[in-house]
Amino acid sequence: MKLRPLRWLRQPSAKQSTAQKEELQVVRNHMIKDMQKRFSDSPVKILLLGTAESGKTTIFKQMRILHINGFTDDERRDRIPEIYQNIHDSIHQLVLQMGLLGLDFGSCTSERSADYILSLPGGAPEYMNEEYCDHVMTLWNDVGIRACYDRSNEFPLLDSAKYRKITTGISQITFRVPVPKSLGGGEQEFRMYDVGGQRDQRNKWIQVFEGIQAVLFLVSCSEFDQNLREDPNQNRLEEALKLFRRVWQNRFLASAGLIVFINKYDIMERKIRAGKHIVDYFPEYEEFCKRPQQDNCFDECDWTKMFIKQKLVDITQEPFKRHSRNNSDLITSERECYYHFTVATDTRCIREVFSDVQKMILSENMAGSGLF
Ligand SMILES: Nc1nc2c(ncn2[C@@H]2O[C@H](COP(=O)(O)OP(=O)(O)OP(=O)(O)O)[C@@H](O)[C@H]2O)c(=O)[nH]1
Ligand SMILES: [Mg+2]
Repeated sequence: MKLRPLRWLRQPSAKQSTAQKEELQVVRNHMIKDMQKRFSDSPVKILLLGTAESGKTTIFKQMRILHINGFTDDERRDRIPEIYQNIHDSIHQLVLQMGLLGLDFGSCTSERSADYILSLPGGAPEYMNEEYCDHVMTLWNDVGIRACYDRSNEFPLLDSAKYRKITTGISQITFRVPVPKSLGGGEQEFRMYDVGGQRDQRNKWIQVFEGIQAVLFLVSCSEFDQNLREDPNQNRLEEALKLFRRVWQNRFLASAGLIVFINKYDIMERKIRAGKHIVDYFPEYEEFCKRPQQDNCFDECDWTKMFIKQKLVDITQEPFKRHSRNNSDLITSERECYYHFTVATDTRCIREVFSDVQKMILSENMAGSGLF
């Protein structure tokens, strides 16, 4: 399936009379309804792909919040100890790193709070009492701790990884979404698959390639200054680009639409405002910025976003080898790829983006039927 935006929906020609146009519109509406009914009987299968921590499971959970009933109170309550432990381990780690990085606390009060945190036994307190919370807040507002946090790409700060559930199997959810009237109305069933993104998980992906109509590929644009957990010598963004190339060129996914979520741009913006520059990791960025001013490029955050997007676009234009039975041809895919900048943790952002994705998939289904 090649995805195309909705603008290609064919409009009646200017040469037709008003009566002809109206008649055509009625026929067209009937056909759309009919087609939509046929499609809604079988689920549209969407596969989430991307490197570890790119945000796949977060999108998966957002679908549950947006289109199923979200999470029960018990499920929410079950996460409280993990959140406490997460806060505790993060602040503990930052306090320890202060010494290792040779940083000073901003005040004696913060030093006392640091001693308090270090004096506690390993685990987080079962209840976060006022004294504990005050110490954590004092530390979090300390200039030294903030400087340490800004250098957290140099050491494995929790970054919610330890208590985040790394995906190791394959999960699926099915949900129904209302279809816009312009696309026939009614409801469409979607089935979404979530897989693990770490290197040792990727050999399982092929199990779900069959019948996939759209791949949502997630790239974390904030990870330009970080290396992989599973290979400390490999830059994470480089790894994501390599993986994207393999997915784009994968012959089993050749008929699936490809939509890229350039994710975590909130973290990326925070990093850049804290003084990080992608050019220190991708020197070709300097040349990229010499291009004529692009629309919507006002500051370094915008340029960084555009630079990462361009890297992905370049990959989709590379010729590659497609092996057939007797020979291997050098081809360039004519498929289009669509890009969205996302913050997967922001339900509102994902609601909007997914609505666009849904419309694209559905209108493409109809285009494939020859209706348009
Ligand atoms: N601030 C911010 N955090 C995000 C965003 N997307 C994901 N995260 C966080 O990043 C962490 C990793 O996200 P996951 O959804 O678990 O990543 P994953 O791709 O499923 O990772 P694997 O299961 O290991 O393949 C989680 O703590 C998320 O809450 C985002 O756009 N912004
Ligand atoms: Mg996951």
